[in-house]
Amino acid sequence: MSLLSVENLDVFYGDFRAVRGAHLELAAGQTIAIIGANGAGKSTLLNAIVGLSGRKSGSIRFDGRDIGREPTDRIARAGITMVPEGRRLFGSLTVEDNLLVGLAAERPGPWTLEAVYALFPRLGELSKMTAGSLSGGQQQMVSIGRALMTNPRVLLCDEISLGLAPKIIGDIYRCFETITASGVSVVLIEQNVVQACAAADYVYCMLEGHMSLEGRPEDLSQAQITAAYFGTGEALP
Ligand SMILES: Nc1ncnc2c1ncn2[C@@H]1O[C@H](COP(=O)(O)OP(=O)(O)OP(=O)(O)O)[C@@H](O)[C@H]1O
Repeated sequence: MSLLSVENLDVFYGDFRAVRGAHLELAAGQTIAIIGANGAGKSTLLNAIVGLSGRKSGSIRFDGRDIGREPTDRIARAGITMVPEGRRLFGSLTVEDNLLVGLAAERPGPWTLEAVYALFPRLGELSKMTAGSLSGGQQQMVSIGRALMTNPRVLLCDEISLGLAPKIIGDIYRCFETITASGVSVVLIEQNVVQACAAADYVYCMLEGHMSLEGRPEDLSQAQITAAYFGTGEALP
């Protein structure tokens, strides 16, 4: 059974339907990626899962329970946490205080300050610095660390590689091996197709609000992905 399941989801901004009949399935222990161009609806879909979108219809189930109408704080306490696009840190607070924000979810588990510092040793060295004074890569580590401090069952990551140098992206993605080994299931939103296919067990491509292609990375050709990503030609096998 899926841990997280989205079926026939529509999400609206006013009259505009930004997500159209979208679906996804995430099994326990799995990493899936959602790829797609700017404006495809990826962030809107993630926001809908955590209860941050406006009007929506369809089904969102987590661990067998309908969470489609639950408020964000209850969804977080149930174990779904987002690493938001743009990191959204408290720039004037220290690294450590930003990480401690994750305790608000009141979920016990393996992810403590010590565990986050073991995952990202540089953050331990910078723990008393303000988050606003860090580099982009270091801030992304704080954002991921803060999400881990909630001890999530599902981690939703919105474009964590955006604006970062390839070496930093590689360093951050390597940490996901430890994160998934701790039992966390992961949904990655990525514009970086190569990175998404390398990190995920299963990939969905979104185009104009709907899923235009899906499959295991090894089963998808470059031509199919390009067609599904840009809306050119025949994408579906
Ligand atoms: N607050 C909003 N009000 C109205 N329309 C919005 C709003 N946020 C997003 N949209 C529109 O909804 C559509 C989907 O946007 P969304 O941000 O979900 O796409 P995305 O795939 O995450 O793209 P990006 O990579 O740029 O974040 C786009 O057409 C966008 O312009």
